[in-house]
Amino acid sequence: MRTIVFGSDHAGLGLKNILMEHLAGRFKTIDVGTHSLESCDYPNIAGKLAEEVLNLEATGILICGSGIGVSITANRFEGIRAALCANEYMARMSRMHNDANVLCMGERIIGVDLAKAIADAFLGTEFEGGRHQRRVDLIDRQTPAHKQS
Ligand SMILES: O=C(CO)[C@H](O)[C@H](O)[C@H](O)COP(=O)(O)O
Repeated sequence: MRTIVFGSDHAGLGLKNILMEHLAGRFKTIDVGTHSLESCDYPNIAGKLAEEVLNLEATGILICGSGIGVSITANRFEGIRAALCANEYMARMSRMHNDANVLCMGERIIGVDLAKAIADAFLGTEFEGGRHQRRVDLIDRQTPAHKQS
């Protein structure tokens, strides 16, 4: 059974719990936190999720208030392609063209039914490969000019 790793800060906890329930049965689910509404720092959760996704070769779903903080953090990890999605089209494209392995959403941005539809679209769409594989490979080969010797 495919493994989905979930993570959220306090601002995404409610939606994370709803999505875990929505996907339970269809997927093996792992929750890296947070587990309470007490204020916490999203980089710690996003970092933990990124490590787990890479170790398990799994798919991740990250939720914070806007989805922005967790996506910025997760994308610092080589091998993570985190996509912040606010509609089903973005979710499908992030899989078909970008082979995204982490879906990010904002609980303060989208409603529950839309979030479920986005998660279903993301998890149900395959990477197209071909020219998109070349571009995904190029992502990993990027070196900022200030780091080139
Ligand atoms: O990173 C974010 C904003 O880009 C997330 O939405 C966080 O969840 C948000 O910043 C948390 O805000 P709070 O006022 O501490 O609840």
